[in-house]
Amino acid sequence: MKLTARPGGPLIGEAAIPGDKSSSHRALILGAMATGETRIIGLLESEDVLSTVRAIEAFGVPVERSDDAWIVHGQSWQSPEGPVDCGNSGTTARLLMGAVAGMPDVRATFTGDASLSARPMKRVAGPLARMGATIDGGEYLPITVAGGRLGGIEYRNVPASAQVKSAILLAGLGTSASVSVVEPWPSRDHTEIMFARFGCPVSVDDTPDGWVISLGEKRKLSGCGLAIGADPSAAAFPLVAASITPGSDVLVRGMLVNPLRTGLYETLEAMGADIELSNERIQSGEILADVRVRGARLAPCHVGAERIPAMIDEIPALAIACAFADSESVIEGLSELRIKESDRLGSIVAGLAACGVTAIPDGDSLRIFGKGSVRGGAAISTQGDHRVAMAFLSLGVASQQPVEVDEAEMIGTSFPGFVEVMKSIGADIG
Ligand SMILES: O=C(O)C1=C[C@@H](OP(=O)(O)O)[C@@H](O)[C@H](O)C1
Ligand SMILES: C=C(OP(=O)(O)O)C(=O)O
Repeated sequence: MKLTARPGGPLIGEAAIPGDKSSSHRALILGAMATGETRIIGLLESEDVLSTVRAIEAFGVPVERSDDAWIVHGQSWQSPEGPVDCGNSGTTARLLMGAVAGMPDVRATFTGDASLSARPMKRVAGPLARMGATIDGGEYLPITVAGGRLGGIEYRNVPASAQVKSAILLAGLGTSASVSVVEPWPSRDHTEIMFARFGCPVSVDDTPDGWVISLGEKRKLSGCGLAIGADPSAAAFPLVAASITPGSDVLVRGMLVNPLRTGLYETLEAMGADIELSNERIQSGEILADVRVRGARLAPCHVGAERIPAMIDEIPALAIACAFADSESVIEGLSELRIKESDRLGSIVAGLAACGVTAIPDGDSLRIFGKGSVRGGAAISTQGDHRVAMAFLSLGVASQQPVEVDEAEMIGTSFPGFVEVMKSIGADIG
């Protein structure tokens, strides 16, 4: 399916952003591993999260949807009858591999679509095997994990991947041995926050060696109630579109503003974007706020590698903002972008060039030569990547000529209502 964004007037209104994808996966998986019932409000109902729902059902865990919540009836997992299809979702595959690793009676084969089957898995399989799980497979899916009686680990997580850290912590629930992950700079900490909600506090120490995240003595999760905040990675698209469209004024209510997820917003502010946070509050252990963005002239940015984990999925959106800045931006530390749903670095460079913007990859860095305005007038090949599709549709709302993207059905991976939300604030996308 193709979609086209056409330039129009300012974007005005409230953008209704669905629940955070990372938190939604974790709520389901922890709920499935817990004793008792977990009631989740605000779960993201996107393809990636539905892959996790189907996967935990395949492990014999009942999941129901009521009018206002998803309810997971946590219990002991059974080996599924067939392979567990993780679809397009790296988080599903990597976190579930970790969960199964710590369950001695469970064995499962994980598969995925063509994109997921080309993404590296040894980063997770390696530490799980070191802990004592039996792993059958190489770098790529399909991989079979047979859970075992695990030993402990102290794992240095480089590059700082929240999926790797989470897989190790989930596996660690199956052992009483010492389990810790050391990160040179911190990756998103939703697993740690949620472990505490389920009754298993995790300690985090800032040491000269890095952040040391360690499981405590308590390793049995108890079901709980959770409410999930709006996804800052999804909100990035309407909010960047508002930033680059003069006269815009867009509000997102209840957005997750966990500091390990707000790298994009801090960078936009440093570029001169008009961003206002209000009504900050804590919900289910996470910080939420209402975020208002108005159109502004943007200056270029220089982002160092240490800031990337806090904005890893927002680089396509940031690249669009940089294209509208008035000179050269540099974003460093982007090697992980090559192994997401597509080679995002390549997709961004090709897409920007088609829209008349020069962008040059330079090792792990990306240089984008903004000129204050963007021509557009291109058909973008998204390589089946939801974030690339949404980024270039956001560009097309503010460029001089329309922008078309292909494989737009992939947007449902993370943000099924994207087009309706963009239309609700005045964008012309169809
Ligand atoms: O833990 C998570 O929920 C995620 C972690 C990040 O991946 P890495 O762990 O590979 O950095 C991110 O890109 C992904 O979309 C979601
Ligand atoms: C990289 C992403 O997700 P995952 O790794 O779960 O496929 C993403 O949503 O941008």
